[in-house]
Amino acid sequence: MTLASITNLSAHYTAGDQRFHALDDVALDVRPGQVLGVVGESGCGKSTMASVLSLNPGPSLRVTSGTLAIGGRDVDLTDTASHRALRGGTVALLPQGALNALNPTRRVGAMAHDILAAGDRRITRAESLRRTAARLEALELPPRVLRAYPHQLSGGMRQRVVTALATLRNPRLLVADEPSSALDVSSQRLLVDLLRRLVADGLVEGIVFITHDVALLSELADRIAVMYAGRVVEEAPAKDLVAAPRHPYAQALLASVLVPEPGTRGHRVTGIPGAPPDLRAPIPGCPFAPRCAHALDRCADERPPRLVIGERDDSCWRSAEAEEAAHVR
Ligand SMILES: Nc1ncnc2c1ncn2[C@@H]1O[C@H](COP(=O)(O)OP(=O)(O)OP(=O)(O)O)[C@@H](O)[C@H]1O
Repeated sequence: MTLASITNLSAHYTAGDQRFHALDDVALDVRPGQVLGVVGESGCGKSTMASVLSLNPGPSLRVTSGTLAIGGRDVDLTDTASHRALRGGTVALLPQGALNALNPTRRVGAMAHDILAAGDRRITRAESLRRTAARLEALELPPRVLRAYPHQLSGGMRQRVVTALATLRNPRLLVADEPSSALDVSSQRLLVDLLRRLVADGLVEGIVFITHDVALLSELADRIAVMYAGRVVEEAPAKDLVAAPRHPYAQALLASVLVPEPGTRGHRVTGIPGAPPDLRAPIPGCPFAPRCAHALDRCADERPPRLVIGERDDSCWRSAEAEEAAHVR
């Protein structure tokens, strides 16, 4: 069963006469009650994915194909004019940097009223304050927060307020774009607990959590999708992916970080040799092929198929050929 299904998502940025192919035929499923983690190196397309999924792509980004199936309807991701009505209510964004996400000149209650009024123009101020107070209480924030300006709140409280505001209209899907990157370790832990609770309490039906931090995802996510050069190269239950990644890029990524899992502590941390590809030219084969120690001849110019086996999938010619050999035998 899926809560949200993204299919065939491709998008590019235009800068002068250059195109940067930031997303290339991405497919992802978010299951109800789950957190899907999306991880990859800088520049692999994570923020672009967050902006498209939260129905808020920037002006220089052109989505050329893609559908988001959510709540029994198919949203055409290329048709940005139709997205406004769904933003905040069906899909909401938990942005990077809690401080920047809040208007320093407005009280929390006033910001909350604007958000609720965007979904229901007839809502009274008394009703929006009542609903906001209930949500603040659910997130263990004191009532005084309603009347506070952002600078009057501690860092941890601000993060909670941003989370409360992002989920005020009970979106089905919350898209979190590196919300933890500027936080210290204990604030990160609080955020992880908070997001888990949002799902457990049904305040949101599912979360896509985008980050470069695999270790954090291993604690937070139910499933993890690994992105490389605008593609999802592997997706699997978090525990399986951390314990035994299949795609060579996922293996290299996991080998380059310390993940707090039994058995992985003390492993030597290795970097990934080489650099990610230039996204200006479309890549016919596997984008990781030039850096891959296991590359076959066909990897350079034939796009690997997405192989789904049970709860996992990956897009690698070695997996595809091993699967084919197993069936021939
Ligand atoms: N406005 C833009 N114009 C041109 N290219 C862009 C623009 N924004 C992003 N890109 C390119 O698109 C690709 C994907 O960028 P994106 O920001 O989505 O990656 P990311 O994985 O979120 O990286 P980071 O972790 O550094 O934020 C990168 O190669 C980047 O250089």
